[in-house]
Amino acid sequence: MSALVNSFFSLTRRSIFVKSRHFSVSSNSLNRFFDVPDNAPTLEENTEWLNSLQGPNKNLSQLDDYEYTYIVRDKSDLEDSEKNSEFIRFRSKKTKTVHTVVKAACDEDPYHILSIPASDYFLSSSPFSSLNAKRRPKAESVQSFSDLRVVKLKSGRGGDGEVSFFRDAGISAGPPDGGDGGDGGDVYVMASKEISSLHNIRSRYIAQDGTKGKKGQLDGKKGDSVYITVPVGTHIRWCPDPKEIRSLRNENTEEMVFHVKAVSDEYGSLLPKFIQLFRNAYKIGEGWIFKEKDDIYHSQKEYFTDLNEKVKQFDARIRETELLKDTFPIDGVDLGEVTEEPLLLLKGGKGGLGNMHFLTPMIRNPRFAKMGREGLEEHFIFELKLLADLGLVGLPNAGKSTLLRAISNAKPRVGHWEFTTLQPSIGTIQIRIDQPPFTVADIPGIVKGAKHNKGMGLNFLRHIERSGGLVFVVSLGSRNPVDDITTLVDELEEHRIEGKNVLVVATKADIDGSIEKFKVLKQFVEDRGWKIVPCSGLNKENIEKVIQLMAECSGKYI
Ligand SMILES: Nc1nc2c(ncn2[C@@H]2O[C@H](COP(=O)(O)OP(=O)(O)OP(=O)(O)O)[C@@H](O)[C@H]2O)c(=O)[nH]1
Ligand SMILES: [Mg+2]
Repeated sequence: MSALVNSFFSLTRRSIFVKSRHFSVSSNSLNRFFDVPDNAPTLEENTEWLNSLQGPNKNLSQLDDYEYTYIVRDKSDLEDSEKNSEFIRFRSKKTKTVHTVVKAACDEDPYHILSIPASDYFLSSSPFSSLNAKRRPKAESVQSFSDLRVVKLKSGRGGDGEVSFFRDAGISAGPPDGGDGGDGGDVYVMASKEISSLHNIRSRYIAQDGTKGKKGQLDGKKGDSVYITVPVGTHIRWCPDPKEIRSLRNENTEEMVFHVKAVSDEYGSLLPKFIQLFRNAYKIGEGWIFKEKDDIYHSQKEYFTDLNEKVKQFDARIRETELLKDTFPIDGVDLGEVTEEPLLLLKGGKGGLGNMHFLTPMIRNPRFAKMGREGLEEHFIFELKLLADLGLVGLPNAGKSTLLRAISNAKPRVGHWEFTTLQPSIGTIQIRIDQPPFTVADIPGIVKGAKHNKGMGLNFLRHIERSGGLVFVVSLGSRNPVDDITTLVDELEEHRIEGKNVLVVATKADIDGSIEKFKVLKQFVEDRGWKIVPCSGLNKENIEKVIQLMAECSGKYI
């Protein structure tokens, strides 16, 4: 059965309705050679189908807007009207990025234009590859952990429809019996607890193309889909071509923006929700495959141009469905839990119609069929964000890893050099047998200037982005603990702290002179309305109190 013709869509966003059609298909293909096949659509069925396609005259050219998903613009080149402050700006709750709509959708143009700063895509994986070589051997191996991958994904192209005619003893040219092409394979993603890093994710995945239709009304095979397994906690977002991002980065310009076509989830809404993706497939009314006589010959024939006018409506419906499905949330997709079903990222192209559908009273020998539709080819950023209830934030060497060892079963590496921790680790703390445990993430240290990419930068903060609470770890062995916490707060910036519970753990309390320093620090911290607790991670002193306050800070037991 031709899935293509049979498709039944009930779509709300642009309210398109395609009638379901049924062509009977015989499963008894062995007999085909001897009988005139009864599973091809009959002449009457074809006529009825083609007539049903004539709907209200749609603006077909609007559907043919293949120009681009995005373009790169220099802010200084923008029209004054585009710089106007009246544009809609909104901050995404999830990603905290500010989006600007520079042009809202209207009747003539169904797309919003969203302006995204190029710097939003200047990302790198946490492992600190630029660490100086002397230090690196001491540091943890960074080979086996990766929390960021840019991947290129491609869904399969649909197979072409077949042009063929039934042949048998005594029948040299029977009715058309070319089957439809198979659909291209899709690209799916699944989240699993079995893996904990993105380092095995390849840089490209390509789904298989659908195969061509065959004679005897046989449809082509659907291309194999690709299933990508990522760890739970992976966040996926669409991104422009990384080559373009890299070249902008080389120019070192912060002034560049991507203008991305986007759509809302309901008609008339001003807030875009999805990025519109485009497939580079044939335009409405094109995509014919001719056997023997060419397109010039056919375009002069009235029977063909009449047919094509009707088939254009069919193309338009496929196209509308593609546009509806070929979108991706602007904020990306969060795979925070094990996926029950694979999640579709890119849909494969539809297979083309075989010539059996074009038998009409006017056309007895349709020597043409339709091509398959192209797949989608897009880049995505896969970002692993570990899920912990609390994140430990502190300067290098503050004693974060020692603290995590003291409070939990986790065994992060401890060392007296800076940047011992190069990859995040998570400890689990069971406070009472009848309550769920809470988790704490130990991440690399933050230095002054981290927000400008000093030290290990701030990229690894992605791992504590979603935690309920922040724990600032400050060493009382430091010269001036108040300076240290001020640095941390400055580097994190208010928006990363706001809305979170904050606890300050003053560690290394066993060191001489720590009492005086603690008093000053306590005053500073309490003025901000935060709680503070002293301890020694090394000697495991006051650890019970630390655990109790951390449990509170996690917000999990209230
Ligand atoms: N005296 C004393 N030393 C400590 C204490 N906690 C940690 N240290 C020492 O401080 C040094 C750094 O400890 P780590 O736990 O590796 O510090 P970190 O904050 O994880 O450091 P990075 O991972 O490099 O950011 C080590 O030499 C520890 O032995 C403590 O409570 N008292
Ligand atoms: Mg550490």
